[in-house]
Amino acid sequence: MNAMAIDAAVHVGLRGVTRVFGDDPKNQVKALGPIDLDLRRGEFFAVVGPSGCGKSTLFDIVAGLSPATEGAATFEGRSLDGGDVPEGVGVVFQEDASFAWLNVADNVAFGIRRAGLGESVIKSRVDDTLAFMGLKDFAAAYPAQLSGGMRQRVCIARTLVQRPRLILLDEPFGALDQQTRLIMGEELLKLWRETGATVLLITHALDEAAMLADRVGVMSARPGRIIDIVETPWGRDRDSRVVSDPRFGEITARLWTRLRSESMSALSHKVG
Ligand SMILES: Nc1ncnc2c1ncn2[C@@H]1O[C@H](COP(=O)(O)OP(=O)(O)OP(=O)(O)O)[C@@H](O)[C@H]1O
Repeated sequence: MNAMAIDAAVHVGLRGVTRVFGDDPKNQVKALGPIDLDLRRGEFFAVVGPSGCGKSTLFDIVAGLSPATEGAATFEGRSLDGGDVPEGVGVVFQEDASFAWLNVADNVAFGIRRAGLGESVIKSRVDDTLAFMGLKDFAAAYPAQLSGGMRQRVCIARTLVQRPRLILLDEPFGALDQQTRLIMGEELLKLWRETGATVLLITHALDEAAMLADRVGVMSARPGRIIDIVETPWGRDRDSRVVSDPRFGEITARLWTRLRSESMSALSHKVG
């Protein structure tokens, strides 16, 4: 079999993926890789790594928003070439990306309206999604009237309404306080369980990764490679109470041990 071939059961496959920015050889930035990684269908995978190691670059390649410079990246066996987000992939970005001028229902409907679905299908999908995300009573509210946590819930609802088979989240809770992050994490776990989607979460927060993911990939300093993959023992029905399990401390300690020298190296590159 071709060494680059990817098993059809693998949801996302990355083989020897690198990303270099810049055409001028003297001013190129090698941002990523090489990365070899398989995301299994239905798993929750988190990626942690030092600042600037290429996490968002990796995210953009898996989202189909940016091409790999070398190697092969596939979603459901089809090549991710950086042209656009493929059908079946839903993306939740770092920043609060709700539209201030649309109410919650119209924010959630936005993506599927553009896809040209009929109004009755749109309405029923939006209603289901609002109910699922606990936003039913806020359908007519505008983002400025909502808390940060509620606004991020709207952003997740906008992705979920598209019924993605792969959900990608880049630091989705970064701007929220700790308690809200824990609650949003539980909601994300519920969403993952009930939709059966594969989830890829990029996060700075080791505790968030350890609580939410089935497996946590640790990246090296730039150019980011996967230097460790840590499996968590929680099972599908986990929630934020895993933080008080003694194994939780062991997992976050292992993640930090792997990350510590990489983070220092990333920092010394910044100041040096
Ligand atoms: N379009 C671009 N052109 C040139 N360099 C880029 C571009 N995008 C990213 N980079 C560089 O690639 C490297 C990786 O960036 P990336 O944003 O992927 O890292 P990150 O791990 O997501 O960072 P952070 O932890 O700060 O969010 C950085 O050095 C960044 O400056």
